[in-house]
Amino acid sequence: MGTMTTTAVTTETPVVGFDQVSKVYGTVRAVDGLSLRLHPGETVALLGPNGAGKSTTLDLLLGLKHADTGEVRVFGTSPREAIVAGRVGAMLQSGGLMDEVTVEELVRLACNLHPKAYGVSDVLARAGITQIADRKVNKLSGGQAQRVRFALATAGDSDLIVLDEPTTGMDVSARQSFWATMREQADQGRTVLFATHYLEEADAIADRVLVLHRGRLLADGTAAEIKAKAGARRISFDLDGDIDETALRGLPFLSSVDISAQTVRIQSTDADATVHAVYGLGLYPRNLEVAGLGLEQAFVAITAAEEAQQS
Ligand SMILES: Nc1ncnc2c1ncn2[C@@H]1O[C@H](COP(=O)(O)OP(=O)(O)OP(=O)(O)O)[C@@H](O)[C@H]1O
Repeated sequence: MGTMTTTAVTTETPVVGFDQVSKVYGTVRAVDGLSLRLHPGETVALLGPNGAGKSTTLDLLLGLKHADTGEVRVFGTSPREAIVAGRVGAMLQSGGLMDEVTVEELVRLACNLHPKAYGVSDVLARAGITQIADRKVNKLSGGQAQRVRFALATAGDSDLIVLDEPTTGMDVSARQSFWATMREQADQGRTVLFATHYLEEADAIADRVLVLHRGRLLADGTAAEIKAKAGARRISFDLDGDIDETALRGLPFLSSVDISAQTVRIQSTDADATVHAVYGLGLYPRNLEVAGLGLEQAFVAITAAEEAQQS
């Protein structure tokens, strides 16, 4: 019995496609020739120092701003079409919430506007704001307002959820439950894209990390890949007696040295060679530890290297 086999030639439409996109404000290139593809089910963190172009990128993706050059596609259509079709839910950084309406009224409005809306009470419950449903929106604390914004972003069944610094102002437990909810969304096959300054969140939650700097993509990979890209490793040890700081600063492959009391902390691009040279100085390091960089340090190393190259 012959079985028909068909070779599936799936040219998967990316969830988001940026093709050589630039956005200029006067003399500032907020986004500079950015090309990017996001795929279904990915949880993607967008990192970058202040002014790197994160918000502008999200605004372009949501059709709130238009590219000067290049093309932005969302599910193969224009951002506007994708939003009108209810495929995108968004939570913006400072999106003003309407005054003088209650939380429930506002959520109801968002549900009415969404082509694939969930029930209002479900949306309130998922965002953890059932208790404050009758509160006026302009009477909320910062963290509560963030939860309401989150409710608006998840008022319906969207395939892509875009979040600009979603957990700013949330306390630890609000943050944890927020990310638990976001994970559920991703597990159901949705794509989640979030901009953040909390690198530990990116490390814990994202399966892909984008590092933006001056509107350009400096790194794109898993958190582990980004850490590896930064190249450096951390070395720490204790020394007895007087510490010869000059000798330590002359060690090979250093990117930084920090000496406090008897503890030496070094960042090195070749940890083996550096440690070898420490012994070469005739020193006897105690409690020697060599570790990879955290995402935060990797991020600082990558963006600092780029700054140095440009200046
Ligand atoms: N409406 C605007 N007019 C002029 N310049 C702007 C405007 N919006 C953004 N910019 C500039 O574009 C660059 C990118 O800004 P953007 O807000 O996208 O960065 P960001 O990465 O989101 O920063 P942050 O982490 O501080 O929120 C910055 O230099 C900013 O000053």
